[in-house]
Amino acid sequence: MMKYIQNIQMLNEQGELVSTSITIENKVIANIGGEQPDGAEVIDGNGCFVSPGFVDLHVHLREPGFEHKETIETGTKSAAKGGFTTICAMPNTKPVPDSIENLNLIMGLIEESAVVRVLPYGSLTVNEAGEKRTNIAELKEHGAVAFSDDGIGIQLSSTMYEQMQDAAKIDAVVVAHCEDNSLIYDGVMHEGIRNKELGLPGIPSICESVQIARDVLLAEAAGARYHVCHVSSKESVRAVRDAKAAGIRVTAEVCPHHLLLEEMDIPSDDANWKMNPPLRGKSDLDSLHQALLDGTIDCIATDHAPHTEEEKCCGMVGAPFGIVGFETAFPLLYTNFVITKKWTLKQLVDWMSVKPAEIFDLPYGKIEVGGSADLTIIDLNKEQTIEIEKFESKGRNTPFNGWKAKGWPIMTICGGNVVYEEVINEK
Ligand SMILES: NC(=O)N[C@@H](CC(=O)O)C(=O)O
Ligand SMILES: [Zn+2]
Repeated sequence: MMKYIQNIQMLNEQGELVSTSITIENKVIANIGGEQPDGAEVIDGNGCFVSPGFVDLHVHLREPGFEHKETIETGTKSAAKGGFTTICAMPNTKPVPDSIENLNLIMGLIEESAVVRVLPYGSLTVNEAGEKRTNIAELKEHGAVAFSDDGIGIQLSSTMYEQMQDAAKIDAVVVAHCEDNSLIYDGVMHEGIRNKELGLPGIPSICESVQIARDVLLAEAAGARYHVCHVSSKESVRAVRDAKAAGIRVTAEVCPHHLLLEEMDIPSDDANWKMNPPLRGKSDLDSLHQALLDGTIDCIATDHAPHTEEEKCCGMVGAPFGIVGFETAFPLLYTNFVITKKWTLKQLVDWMSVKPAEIFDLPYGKIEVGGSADLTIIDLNKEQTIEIEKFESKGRNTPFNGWKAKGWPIMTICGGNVVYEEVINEK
């Protein structure tokens, strides 16, 4: 089966948009810029932009165990609508992928109902309890993409160090949600100015940064590849920057919300603004932008974290941390940073496709002949208001409801299959 996408704009090496066509044969890109082959199904790109399908290293799909928040089906439909074709599912499910049996169970569910490519993490400790170490070599052999206890920081240095030593032996990446439990202080938002105005307990930046500082030294000693989740503070940026300068094998991600929002934007005690790590100060936000531009931070990850309306209804204390991210990431970043000329389109695409794929050595994230046909066609001129009622995700928990943005995916192709197509007047 062949598909021929005509009349689309693609980025060249120089970052300029050039008109071209793409031929897909079975699951791969067979030709770029060629003539229409006989018998191919023709897709008209209408002059829209085609990006490599986005790759997200940090997502929560909730199944198995928390299907009331999201399922693999709803989560991957949400990803497809947002233009993501490869997503890495964090292990805070029930059961946790801490054994071959549990990992196989999760991979079976993915096989049954995922509409985009889902690569599961294995956990670093049994049940993400931070105590007994998992057998990561075994989990890697059975399909775990990388290793993390996301949702919780690894408290014991020896546990982290020993897992890093094992990871180094098999060239696996250790991925860390950095949070020192003794420094959380029951906080629900950043310990800064706004939490005091709202009378809410704060989480200081050191809660994250001290654990990153520890981990980069452990990674150096173990010779391991280490990736830092959702960097949020300027001190954390400094720890990563210094580590990179010292030649330590560290990479880092930042979430769209930490680039777009800061603590003073939080309007009220509203749990749709509660996520971990929290929105920090303006100087932290500025430092995250600087870090992306100078390469200290390597990529953007959504940390898509759906929760129910009931859980998020009644103020920050007591509500779970997390916001959804798939269906708003590209338009928000494109509108606020590319249209405004802070970033180029090529930078944004690199941070959402090329770089994340490279961090995990994945053969995706690029448009090249012979490569997997993972493509996102985006109407860069289309303007639309973000409406939570229209989300494919079960999660409606976002602070961006009502925001206007341009640059909406209109078709997503994963492994040669159309997995999302805009329907006019949908819902
Ligand atoms: N980011 C969040 O605020 N929440 C995540 C866990 C995590 O990634 O920290 C979740 O699973 O809900
Ligand atoms: Zn996390």
